[in-house]
Amino acid sequence: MLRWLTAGESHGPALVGIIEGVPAGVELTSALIQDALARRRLGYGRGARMKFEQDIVTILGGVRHGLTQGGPVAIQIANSEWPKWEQIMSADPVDPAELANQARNAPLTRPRPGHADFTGMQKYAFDEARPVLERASARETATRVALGVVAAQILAAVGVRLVSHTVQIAGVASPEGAALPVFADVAALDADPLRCFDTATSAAMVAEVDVAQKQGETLGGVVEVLAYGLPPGLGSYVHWDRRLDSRLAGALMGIQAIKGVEVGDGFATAARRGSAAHDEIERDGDGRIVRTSNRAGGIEGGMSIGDVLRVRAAMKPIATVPRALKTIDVATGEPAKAHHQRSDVCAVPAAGVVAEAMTALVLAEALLEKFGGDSMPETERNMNSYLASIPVNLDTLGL
Ligand SMILES: Cc1cc2nc3c(=O)[nH]c(=O)nc-3n(C[C@H](O)[C@H](O)[C@H](O)COP(=O)(O)O)c2cc1C
Ligand SMILES: C=C(O[C@@H]1CC(C(=O)O)=C[C@@H](OP(=O)(O)O)[C@H]1O)C(=O)O
Repeated sequence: MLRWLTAGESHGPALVGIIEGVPAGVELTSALIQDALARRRLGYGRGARMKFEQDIVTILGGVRHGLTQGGPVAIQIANSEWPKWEQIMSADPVDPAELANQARNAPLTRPRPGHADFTGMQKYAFDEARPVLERASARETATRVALGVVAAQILAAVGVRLVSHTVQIAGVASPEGAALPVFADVAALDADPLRCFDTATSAAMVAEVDVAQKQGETLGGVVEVLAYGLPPGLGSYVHWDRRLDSRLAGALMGIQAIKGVEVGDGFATAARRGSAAHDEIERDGDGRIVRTSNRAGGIEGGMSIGDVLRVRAAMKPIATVPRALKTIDVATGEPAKAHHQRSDVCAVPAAGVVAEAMTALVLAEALLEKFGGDSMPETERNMNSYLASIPVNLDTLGL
């Protein structure tokens, strides 16, 4: 069983992630994690923090000489700004007089609509939003991306590769039916300002972000994650919480600011007739059993079908809107404008990298659930033996 947890605050000393149930023999280095975190910092429209954040990684346990050892893997990511926040975010009590001297510590009593501030104060009995936003912040997604590297390495060992890209920023979307990027396109996607595969659309997205920034606005969008090389049969139809689509939806919806998830053609399928909605099965010229399309996005009956997995996540506009929204100052009870220090104008490209990590975690969990294995070679042997046992008239892989 693969399980994982994250801890840490946005302006604390560091974030920590632990993942347990990782087979021995998975290739993992600090450099791999550092590279993934650099990808998450990318994207046109991100705020000041991403310009100086270094995301310094320390692997604290579970890995020796570049290979996992079978024990829990613990990863620490330092917050580069910690020296500035050392007193305000100190775990141990601090002299209140010292705190009162710092403007940064002024109580945040004007909760932002769309963020966790207001209800977080109600729920955890805080009189200001600082302790709420520290943990609600998507800074935490750095840890998910780090843990996602472990998952992606498990998947890569059995030939499964993930790709994420931006398909929409506000009202600007990639053309319908455009070619899907493959793993070899990842470097080009990371080099694009918005991680968009279509150059003309990307330029229009940049212009959209520029306009929003000038107007004191923020933007959302849609990201897509693709997984290539999945075997058929991950997840199951036998119970709702074993369905791969249900688990992916939960994982993607669990990312801060994600408000919609789609598997395959998703909502568009609802408008189609049955004969135009599904993926027919036939033999190709070489006699192999194939699908004529992939509208389902690689999942039927809650199981991977062995075709490309395709999921999308819709992100709402950033809640910290520079032309601040109406709120109530909870210190006075009077109408006010929501607090705004610094924030992203658009973080959709980063959300794509996070969605890729969450997808990798779900897929690696489902893979290990089906094939088990205390070492990666054992997992691989188990998977190959299952694939080889599929009868010829059910074999879509040509084995
Ligand atoms: C990568 C990423 C970066 C984000 N950056 C910001 C930000 O700078 N300012 C902000 O207000 N919200 C930001 N958010 C969104 C908030 O974290 C999120 O809206 C908040 O936690 C409330 O959760 P909810 O939107 O799911 O209701 C970001 C989200 C992601 C995924
Ligand atoms: C720090 C990250 O994103 C942060 C997510 C975030 C939020 O409210 O979600 C608010 C901002 O934090 P700050 O006020 O410290 O600049 C973003 O920068 C990150 O992605 O690493």
